[in-house]
Amino acid sequence: MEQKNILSVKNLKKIYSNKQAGDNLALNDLNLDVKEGEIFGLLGPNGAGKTTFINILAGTVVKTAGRVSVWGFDLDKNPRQVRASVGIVPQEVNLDPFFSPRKLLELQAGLYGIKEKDRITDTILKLVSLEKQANSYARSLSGGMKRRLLMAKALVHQPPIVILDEPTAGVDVELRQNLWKNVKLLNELGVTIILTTHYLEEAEEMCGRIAILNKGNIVALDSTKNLLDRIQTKKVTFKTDIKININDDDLESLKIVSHLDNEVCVSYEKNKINIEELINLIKKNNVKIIDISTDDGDLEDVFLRLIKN
Ligand SMILES: Nc1ncnc2c1ncn2[C@@H]1O[C@H](COP(=O)(O)OP(=O)(O)OP(=O)(O)O)[C@@H](O)[C@H]1O
Repeated sequence: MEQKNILSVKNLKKIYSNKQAGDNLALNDLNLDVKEGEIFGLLGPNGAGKTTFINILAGTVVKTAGRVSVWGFDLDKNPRQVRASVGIVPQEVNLDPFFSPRKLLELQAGLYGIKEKDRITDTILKLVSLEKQANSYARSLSGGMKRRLLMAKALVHQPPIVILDEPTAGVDVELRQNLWKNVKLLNELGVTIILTTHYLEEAEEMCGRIAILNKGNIVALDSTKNLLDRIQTKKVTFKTDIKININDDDLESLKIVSHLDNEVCVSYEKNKINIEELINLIKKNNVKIIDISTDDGDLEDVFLRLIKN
């Protein structure tokens, strides 16, 4: 079944005008749709326009042109409903240290005008595993707990879309895994997730589809799998019983990456060489292969190639 679009962006443009510095085109005719229930990744180097895009949805930056619709609400006609449909988890930890998680969530609910009987503070605290710390000062929470509290704040008004802006920037590996688990759980509960990140590994692990933004333009928008399939170069390491004789020009596109004693690492283009040809080349003169390991490349390869182009 075709999924519905929960966010639709058409020809979105943002120019920051500055008399001294001149105009800065931050978003250039952006077009993208996010489908209900997906985890969508927005990737890009510094200055690509990710924050500008999020701030337009949050209502803190005014777009120059184009149309944005969120959950059926048009940003120009129903800005309040658009804001209410999105929960934003900011990059910076900006919590009042003297409020407890419960107090912070209650205050946030008040800001959104949610009546006491309609608040789901305890459910949210449980979801982000902060029920035990509900009444502790925010300043006494660990880094991971603070991040989870930021997520909790974004959920108070039960938005159908949650945007996480670089959720794991500067966060250690364990905490990162923990946050990923929380985001996946939220998604399983039906919340659509948009994730901006610098960490390609994070996008690869979490996102079904990815848009790569560079200097305000989308340079790729595809499923994570299709983006990974674009990688043409493969790397293989062979361990052999004796040191072999092999050169770059033995096969078209072959490159010797390293060659030490009985181990050689080569790279090649998948469409020019098939692995059997390569194995036959290595086994020439009765050389025995003891071990083979391959590296298919990752999203970083695709990203760097697109950004360079
Ligand atoms: N308030 C502003 N006034 C003028 N130019 C701005 C303003 N905010 C952002 N820009 C410019 O717009 C472009 C996009 O910036 P933006 O912060 O949206 O990128 P980003 O992808 O979020 O980068 P980062 O990952 O560094 O946060 C950059 O060239 C930036 O210098």
